[in-house]
Amino acid sequence: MSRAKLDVIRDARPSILPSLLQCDFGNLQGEVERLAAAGTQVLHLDVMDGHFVPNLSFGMPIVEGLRRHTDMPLDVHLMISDPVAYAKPMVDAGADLLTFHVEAMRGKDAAETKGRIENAVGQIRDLGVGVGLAINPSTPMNELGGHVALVDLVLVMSVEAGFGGQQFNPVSLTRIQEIRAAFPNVMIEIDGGIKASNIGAARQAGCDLFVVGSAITDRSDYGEAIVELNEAMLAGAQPAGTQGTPSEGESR
Ligand SMILES: O=C(CO)[C@H](O)[C@H](O)COP(=O)(O)O
Ligand SMILES: [Fe+2]
Repeated sequence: MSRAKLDVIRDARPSILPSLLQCDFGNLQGEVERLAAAGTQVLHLDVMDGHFVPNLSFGMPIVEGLRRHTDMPLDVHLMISDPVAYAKPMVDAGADLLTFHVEAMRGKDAAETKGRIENAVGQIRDLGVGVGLAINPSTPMNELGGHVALVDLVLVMSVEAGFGGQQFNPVSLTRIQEIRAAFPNVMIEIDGGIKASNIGAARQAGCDLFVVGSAITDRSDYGEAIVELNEAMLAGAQPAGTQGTPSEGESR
């Protein structure tokens, strides 16, 4: 665990982050090796608790097992009701960036919600890893509130969290534009239904990290899938004056 791995994620932008959600769980080591050979720099891990979302995926033992097979940064998407309770176990297992959902933090009023989010951000930061905040397409943007300035990354969901293979919701593009205009330096990640046909628009909107599950793992040749996605992503022009070029390598 380390913030140094967070810098690896920053420097990799713009970058495609394969999600392992629909890969062959009977051969995780082989899947990671295939993705690494295809040029993957960061892995996206979807943790679901069957409570916050109606699906179960995996927890710390899988994160820990993956950590033993790769040095790549592990970007862990927590779709769980109590991210604070699992933050330290996840970091001990090898997570480098923990992203939790604003929807998991709702309190009885705005003040309680704000307190919960600030507490979660603080606790994760104290563990020495990156912090991300995620929002579902059905959640009003005001629930992100003033919290973007506190985090390293905003995860704009382009499907309702819970399952791979869903259809892309274009409301995510407008949201990315809004966040990028207000926060030129925050990392913006998009997740859900990303394919070669929509990844360029996400880039153009100002996104810099692109989670892709089924459009990679449904393909027999991961390398070919990632090359196609990269080309389509880079073909999406960046919004003028808001982002550096990949070659600048600047810290944003
Ligand atoms: O967070 C997720 C689901 O909640 C996954 O990261 C996402 O669905 C990736 O899969 P796909 O690209 O097939 O949509
Ligand atoms: Fe995800």
